[in-house]
Amino acid sequence: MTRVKVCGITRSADLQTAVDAGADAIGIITDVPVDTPRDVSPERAADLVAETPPFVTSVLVTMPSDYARAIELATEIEPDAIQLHGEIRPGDLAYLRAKLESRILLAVDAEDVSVAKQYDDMVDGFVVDSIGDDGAGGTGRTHDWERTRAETADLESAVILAGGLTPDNVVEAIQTAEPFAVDVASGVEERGGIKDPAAVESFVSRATGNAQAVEPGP
Ligand SMILES: O=C(O)c1ccccc1N[C@@H]1O[C@H](COP(=O)(O)O)[C@@H](O)[C@H]1O
Repeated sequence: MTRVKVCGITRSADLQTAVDAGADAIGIITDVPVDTPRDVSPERAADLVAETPPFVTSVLVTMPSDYARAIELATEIEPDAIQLHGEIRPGDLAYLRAKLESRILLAVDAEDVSVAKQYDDMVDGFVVDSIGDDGAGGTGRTHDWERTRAETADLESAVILAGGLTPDNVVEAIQTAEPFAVDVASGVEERGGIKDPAAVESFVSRATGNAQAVEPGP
């Protein structure tokens, strides 16, 4: 079954909505040098991580200036996983791997997935996203899912499909790209940084197959 991450949670109510809908992971964005309504302070991020119940993975999404800042944030916020965006050297990633207790997810641009190979034994997963020029996600743009499937097929690490996913396109995206998990931020919002509960529920149930009609029994 495809796993689901609901990203860009800024409020406790939206965290509860995602958990109630059956999300496997929630994403909290902090310390990103881009203008996004989904960015919260490190203190707020720590509170939301602490509110995340057992059996749901808390993911801290960030674009650290250097590896020391990533360690600082992970130590302060204590997420289950950290999702790194922006330029990161293989040596720095290997250092983070050795230092951090959190799982590591690395965001890679769907336009250049080939870079992932060199990081494959240093991360737990790749978030394949439609990355903007600034290195950030949350663009609301889809990419070529068929190409993503072909270019990620040889990777050992989990592939998390992101970029412009919505309740309307998530089933086709999963069938085409065959990812381990899907990741959504803007596609389930009522407005910037605020989730639409009906859209979150619809996204999770369609992505996990629970929205499909059950065949009548004999
Ligand atoms: O969502 C953001 O604003 C963001 C900012 C900086 C780094 C990552 C960000 N979001 C990530 O991008 C994916 C896809 O977003 P969308 O569904 O296309 O809106 C999101 O799930 C986050 O992992």
